[in-house]
Amino acid sequence: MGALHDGHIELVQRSLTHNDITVVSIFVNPAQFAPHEDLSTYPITFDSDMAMLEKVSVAQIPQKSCVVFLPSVSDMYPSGIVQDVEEQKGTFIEVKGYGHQMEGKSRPTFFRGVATVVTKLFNVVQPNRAYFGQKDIQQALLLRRLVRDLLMSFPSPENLVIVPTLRSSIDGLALSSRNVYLTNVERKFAGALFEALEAGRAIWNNQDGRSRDEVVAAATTVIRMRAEEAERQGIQMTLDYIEMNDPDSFDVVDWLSTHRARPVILSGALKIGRTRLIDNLLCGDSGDIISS
Ligand SMILES: Nc1ncnc2c1ncn2[C@@H]1O[C@H](COP(=O)(O)OP(=O)(O)OP(=O)(O)O)[C@@H](O)[C@H]1O
Ligand SMILES: CC(C)(CO)[C@@H](O)C(=O)[O-]
Ligand code: BAL
Repeated sequence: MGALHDGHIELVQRSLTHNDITVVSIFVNPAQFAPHEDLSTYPITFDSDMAMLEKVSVAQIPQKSCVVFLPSVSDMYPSGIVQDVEEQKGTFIEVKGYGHQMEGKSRPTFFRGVATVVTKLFNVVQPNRAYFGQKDIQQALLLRRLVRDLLMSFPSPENLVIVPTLRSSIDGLALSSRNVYLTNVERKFAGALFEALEAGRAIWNNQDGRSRDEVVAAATTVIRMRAEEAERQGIQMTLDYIEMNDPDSFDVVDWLSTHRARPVILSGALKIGRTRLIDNLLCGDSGDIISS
């Protein structure tokens, strides 16, 4: 969606390394924003986006081609688009049963908008491979399911690559275009989500075997402590959710961690002031989920 940062550039770099031609789509997709969300203020930084792409593609990997695809809203939605789902007309894609957990609980129409626009992008570009970030893990796994369910070949499910989240080296905050919304004081507390997820994962890793409730409680405690500190500086910090989910079914995982044959997604969303941050860690072996 543009407003590029080094996390996006990581995806581009991966693609440039493994493919002859890389297409970077920049499109702020109205269909994935609910009417009350931040479509109208979403950052648009076209000049610096182009400069970043030139730096990585022309300067670092000159023998490979990088194309920027910048469609208009009417290119992508020839039947038109309004944000209110009830009012929409035309063709939309829904991955049933996988869009209501985690992010989908707070953003019930988000994945319908994402699945629709990404299907269109895949139809236009027909990529051999597609690159998505782990930061939006539910999105990436849902899209892998979409290409499998729709029998797509471009890309095939195994060629939908999930790239690990790039973070601030100082406090682990996941890079995100929305981080520019944070004020300087809010930014000081934004590492709390990563800190909380790490605290949760430490409990999960405990060989004595701990339950999902203990993991979530450990993470939530960190958020509560940081929220109290933030409040003393006039900053409102509200936890949306911390949850543990199965990466295949997206069901909440409620077994004890001694039964840890499979990896688990530990994810969360935190509001700081008006900025909503998301993040996740995988507990256990993430081998066939993430391409390291
Ligand atoms: N820190 C990151 N590390 C790796 N990939 C990332 C990171 N941030 C975003 N991406 C990936 O880049 C792609 C484009 O994401 P998008 O344009 O929505 O940017 P974003 O920074 O996630 O923005 P937003 O703040 O709206 O979530 C997605 O596949 C997303 O997962
Ligand atoms: C997948 C995506 C490009 C669809 O607009 C967006 O949700 C994103 O960038 O994460
Ligand atoms: N990276 C997720 C895009 C969104 O929140 O709309």
